[in-house]
This record gives sequence, C-alpha cells and structure tokens, in this order.
Amino acid sequence: MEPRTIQIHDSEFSTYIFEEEIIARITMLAEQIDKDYADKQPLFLAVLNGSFMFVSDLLKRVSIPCEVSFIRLSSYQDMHSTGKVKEILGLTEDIFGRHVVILEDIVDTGHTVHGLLQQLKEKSPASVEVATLLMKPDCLQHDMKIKYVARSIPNDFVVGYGLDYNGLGRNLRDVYSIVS
Ligand SMILES: O=P(O)(O)OC[C@H]1O[C@H](OP(=O)(O)OP(=O)(O)O)[C@H](O)[C@@H]1O
Ligand SMILES: Nc1nc2[nH]cnc2c(=O)[nH]1
Repeated sequence: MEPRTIQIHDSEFSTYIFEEEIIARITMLAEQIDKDYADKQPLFLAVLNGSFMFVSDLLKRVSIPCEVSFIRLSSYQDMHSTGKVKEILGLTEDIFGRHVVILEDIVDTGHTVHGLLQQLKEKSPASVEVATLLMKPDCLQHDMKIKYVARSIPNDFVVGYGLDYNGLGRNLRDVYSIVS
C-alpha cells in the first residue's frame, strides 16, 4: 500500500496503520471475545466519540449474544485539585451482576479508562474488562491491565478511524501518525 501524507489544521500526518490491518486485528479480538464471553451475554459500553468506528467493526464480528450501550465522559475539575475527574453520561443500564466490556479507541495515559473503571466497579458488575483498538504502553500512568488490545503503538499522536485532531480526521479509513 502506498503511504499517504495529509494535512490537518497546522500538522502533517502520514499513513501508519492501514484499514486492512485494522480489520484483521479487530477480527482476532472478536474471536477472543467470542470465546471468553460465550454464555455470559456481555454488555459492551462504548466510550464516545472516538470509538464509533472500532465499535461498529468489532461488534459486526462478535457472534455471541450481547448488548451495547454508548456513554460519554464529561470532564470537570475536582474541587480538591487532584486533576480531571470524569463523570459518566448516558449510562442507563443497571450493570449490577453484568459482565461489562468497555470499548475505547485508544488508551494513552489511561486516565479516562482508570476513572471509568473506578466508577463502574462501585456499581458491582460481575466483571469489567477493557477492549481498545490502540494502546500506548509507554504513556500509561496507572497500574492496570488492559485485557484486549488490538494494536500497541509508540508515543506519537495519531488520527483517523474515529480519532480526531481538533475535530477533524475521524472519518479517515486508516490511522495516521503525526509527522510534524
Ligand atoms: O488514556 P487517556 O490519556 O485518558 O486518553 C484516551 C482518551 O482520549 C480520547 O478521548 P477524547 O477525550 O479525546 O474524546 P473523544 O473520544 O470524543 O475524541 C480517547 O477516545 C480516550 O477516551
Ligand atoms: N486523536 C487522538 N486522541 C488521543 N487521545 C489520547 N491519545 C490520543 C492520540 O494519540 N490521538
């Protein structure tokens, strides 16, 4: 496949993970989830916005009975200045006793997923795991295990396949990495 370079806002990006590889990796992830969650009827919780393409391509390939729901996380400053805390918006399901799988496009510092895991665990699910398209292991700032990772990447800013740069780039079929 021919590499392509694009401009988004003030920055240049180059093709990094092509659609074919993305789909192949997602297919493997779906097979693993099918095995691990057979007879468990998991509830997939997709974290918007960035996860929308990943969620669509993953769940088309998951064949066990399952449910899916979409949540957003609103950021606000904690009163005690411990950093950003994120409140879950749109979680209407009762997750008590359920097998929950969080779906993310990327785990970078891990702040988002870590905060979400803490809040979900307070609601006593039977289990909670995370499935992410991309992960930057060198950036992770929390001691946590991400069970399902389609692709690990270095610490470079990426766009495409749901991920944006200041609002643009989510519609790209491939993942692009920053050049300059
Ligand atoms: O591991 P972290 O450092 O917390 O970064 C990962 C988060 O960043 C992105 O979301 P963003 O807040 O950009 O919102 P979006 O999904 O609407 O683009 C991504 O979708 C993850 O939720
Ligand atoms: N678009 C985008 N969003 C992110 N959120 C956390 N890391 C990233 C990244 O590399 N790209």
